[in-house]
Amino acid sequence: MAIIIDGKKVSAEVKEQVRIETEELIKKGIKPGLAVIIVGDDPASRVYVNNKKKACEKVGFLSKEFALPATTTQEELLALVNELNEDKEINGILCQLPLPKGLDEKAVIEAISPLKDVDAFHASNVGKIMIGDYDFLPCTPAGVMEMLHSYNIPVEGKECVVIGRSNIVGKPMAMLLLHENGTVTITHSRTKNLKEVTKRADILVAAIGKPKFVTADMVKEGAVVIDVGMDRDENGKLCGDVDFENVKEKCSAITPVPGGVGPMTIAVLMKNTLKACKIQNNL
Ligand SMILES: Nc1nc(=O)c2c([nH]1)NC[C@@H]1CN(c3ccc(C(=O)N[C@@H](CCC(=O)O)C(=O)O)cc3)C=[N+]21
Repeated sequence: MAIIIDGKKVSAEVKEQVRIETEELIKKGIKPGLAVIIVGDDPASRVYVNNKKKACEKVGFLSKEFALPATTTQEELLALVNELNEDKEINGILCQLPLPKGLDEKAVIEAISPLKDVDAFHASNVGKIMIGDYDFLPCTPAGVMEMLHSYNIPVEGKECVVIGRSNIVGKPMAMLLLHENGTVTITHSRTKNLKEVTKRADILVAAIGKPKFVTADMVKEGAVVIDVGMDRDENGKLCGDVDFENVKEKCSAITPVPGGVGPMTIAVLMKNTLKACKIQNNL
């Protein structure tokens, strides 16, 4: 039986650190502020945005939510981003993805000031990550690294396999594992003999977006399995990209869904917003 990595617990610890630092800033008259933009009414996005709002309250940030209708035009959305770029109360801007059809995600990401880009999606922040000289790390991959650190799981010299190559998770995840001296392989939909590759992994990160895609036969005995998925199973119940019940019998440690990577994502968002606030106040 594997160790079940408790993302809720690690997330609470990270948020507590942020809360303590925020308290000190507030004494100096500085309050970190996060703006969250949500366009349309995707129910999953709603849950995530509510969790972000709750986290802001918990750590003592100002949070402003901008819920726009699905009919919002590109011009209206960019006008809001520009307004928030100038807003002195706001240190971090997050536009919840995916956007409804017809809106240009890339243009919105590039319109957010890199100094307020707490998702680290802007090309200039992505480039900085690749060089290894960055202010912000992307929330989901950085959340995974924080979990590994918290459970003293070393990466150096380990065979790390990432399934999925999205700009938001797979690619930056591979880069962060590389920074910690893992031997990293990225696999994707065109990978041949996927199972042979995943079976080599000491650390396996699943970021595919398909419910229970990773089955026990794809996992090496004793591996660490990180599940980035937020999927729905055949009964509409929240599940991950990993067949948790079967895989947990074979691996040494595993993250559950819910209660794994998701809460960590939010904790890193809080860290990034605090950092953005400090940078913008020359602290
Ligand atoms: N610009 C942008 N930045 C993001 O960081 C971003 C995004 N867009 N779009 C969607 C994904 C997804 N995401 C999650 C956040 C919290 C949970 C979370 O709190 N999950 C809980 C509960 C989930 C539930 O109950 O449905 C858990 O896993 O335990 C999950 C997923 C952030 N994302």
